[in-house]
Amino acid sequence: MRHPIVSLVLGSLLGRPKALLRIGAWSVLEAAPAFVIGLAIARAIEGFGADRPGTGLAWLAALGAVWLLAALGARQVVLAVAAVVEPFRDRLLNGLVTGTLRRAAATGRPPGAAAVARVNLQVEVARDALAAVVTVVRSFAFTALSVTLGLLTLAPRLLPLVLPPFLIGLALFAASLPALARAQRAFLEADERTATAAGELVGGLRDIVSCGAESRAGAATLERVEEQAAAGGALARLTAVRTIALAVGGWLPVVLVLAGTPWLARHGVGPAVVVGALAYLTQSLVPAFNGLVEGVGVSAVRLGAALARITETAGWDETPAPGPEPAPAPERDAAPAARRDAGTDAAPATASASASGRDAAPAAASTAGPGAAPAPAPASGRDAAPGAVPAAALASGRDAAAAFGRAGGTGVVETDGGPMVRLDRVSFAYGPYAAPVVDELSLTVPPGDHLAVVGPSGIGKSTLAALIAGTLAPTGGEVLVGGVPAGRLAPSARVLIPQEAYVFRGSLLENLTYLADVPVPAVEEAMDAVGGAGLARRLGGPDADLDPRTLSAGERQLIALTRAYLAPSALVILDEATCHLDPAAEARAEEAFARRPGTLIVVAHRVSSALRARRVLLMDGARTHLGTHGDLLRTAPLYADLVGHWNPPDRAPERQPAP
Ligand SMILES: Nc1ncnc2c1ncn2[C@@H]1O[C@H](COP(=O)(O)OP(=O)(O)OP(=O)(O)O)[C@@H](O)[C@H]1O
Repeated sequence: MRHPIVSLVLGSLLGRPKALLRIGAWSVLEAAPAFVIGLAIARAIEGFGADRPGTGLAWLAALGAVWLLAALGARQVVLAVAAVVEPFRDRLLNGLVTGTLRRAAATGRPPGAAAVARVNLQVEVARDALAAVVTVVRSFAFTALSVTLGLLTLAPRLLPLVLPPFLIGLALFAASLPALARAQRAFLEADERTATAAGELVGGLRDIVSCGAESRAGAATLERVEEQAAAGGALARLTAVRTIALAVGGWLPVVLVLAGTPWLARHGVGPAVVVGALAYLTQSLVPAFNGLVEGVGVSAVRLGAALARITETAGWDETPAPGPEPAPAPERDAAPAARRDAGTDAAPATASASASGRDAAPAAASTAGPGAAPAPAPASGRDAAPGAVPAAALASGRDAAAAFGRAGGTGVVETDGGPMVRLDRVSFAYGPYAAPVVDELSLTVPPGDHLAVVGPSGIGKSTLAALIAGTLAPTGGEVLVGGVPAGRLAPSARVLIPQEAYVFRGSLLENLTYLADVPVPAVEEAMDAVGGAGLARRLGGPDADLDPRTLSAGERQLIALTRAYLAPSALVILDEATCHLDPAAEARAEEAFARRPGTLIVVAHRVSSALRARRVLLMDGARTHLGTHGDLLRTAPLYADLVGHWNPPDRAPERQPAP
């Protein structure tokens, strides 16, 4: 049973006999110089030697005319090859598009544009490679035939010197082809594996270092590199076989003809004929052989690799179907993000334009107990601009404004107490077809403000937090933090703490100073301020080794909160970062952040968070409301509702983190 791709290639070539005939006919014209060159040179030399310059010149003129005709033939060959190759390309593309649409219909997901673009690229590669293979093989065959006929016409005695080595070289090359294709593919795969391993290594560097797994990770990557080196060595050895084939098939005949001159002379083959034979060999046969070795060696392997990829992507299996009728198959290439989009488009939450900082009435921040939470990716104090000031120093009250001024290396225009956050008609949707989660929201958070964001579940609070942190880019409008677009903020300019706390294997100190290099006393001070001093003692102090699996969610939050507290960031965004803490612990942590110089935005998990904030932003889908807790209680029924839910009379106390 023939592989569908083989059927497709053969079908495209043999299914158009007229085009093949045209290719053949024009190829005869294109190869005419290969037949005439030796003959014309030999006869011209004989003419000049016999004092008949007219004859010599006539042969040279004939050779020139044949070259001109050959140029016309070459042009027509290109068109004839295109007539075969373009339908091949169309059939490939048709099959792929059909397959992609079928999968989309079967899975209900829109086709991944990136995957389709990649496949299209592979189709172009396959088309070009097939054209190159057809051109090169055809040119070699017609040239070899023309040279053989030319030698036969010139002097049949030449053939025993030329044909045997030529055929041996050709056989050697043909025999090396399958191994060459395998070696080339093995090398490409090894190359991809090395790139993947290196990419994963770089992506996980922090975890690797924190787990002390440098040598193990290094050894694993080195293994991939060594595999690739071995594959490269095997490929180089096979490439050497190619060179030997060319030497035997192309150049050995030249040596044999030269060495056989006395023998040829004894059989009446004069020097002019020998020169003509050498012209055949060096001007026609060797270049054609070289073209075959290079062209097929490279293009056929490219063709094979591209077709293999296309087969995979299209889901064409090994079974019959000698055409591009792909069977539905899971889309391998679809970007994970696209899947996520498709899977979670559901909730049409909206926040509209009403909120604005203009009407803000800053009120005093209130207080309460401790808390704990996650510190995710965006901020990295290790990358912090030199001169960035640890928050412990800021929070301990030492010239906060000056300190933020020094932290200005982050690219944020600092003002006393933190950057201003400005949203100007900001919209965001998770996919091109999804309803916007944030819709034309305008909002101003003054420098040093403490804002609580509240709203029903799924309304877009986390999305808003991510937009302000710059980890999501708005689909409309602009988010400015201290005058800088949020997406261009330096990593240390802000810290966003989500619900899920990130704690890695390593010491407590390493976990806490991950975003800022600060001395142990400042770390202890911060741990105490945030409410984690008891936890630090219980764990065994700053040098204690942490196993994240043995920590409760609240303990992990406390560690992440302290880490963020120590970060040199003038803007802190807590996205339900205290949700696993009991109310007292949450209050203590939030109070610490409220005292810390800078702008603070808290996605509230409890009403107490809103009570502590100077202002509250209520997201309710159709509109947003901004004001103090009291304002909103009076003006927004939804807010009153939420407050009612937050404070049910019989609410059970939540689990306390370790003191
Ligand atoms: N990566 C995503 N892809 C697609 N949709 C998403 C994605 N993240 C969130 N959503 C959707 O966007 C909407 C807003 O989500 P978001 O997490 O911002 O709401 P929230 O108010 O923070 O919710 P909660 O209070 O439950 O955490 C939801 O409908 C959610 O399903």
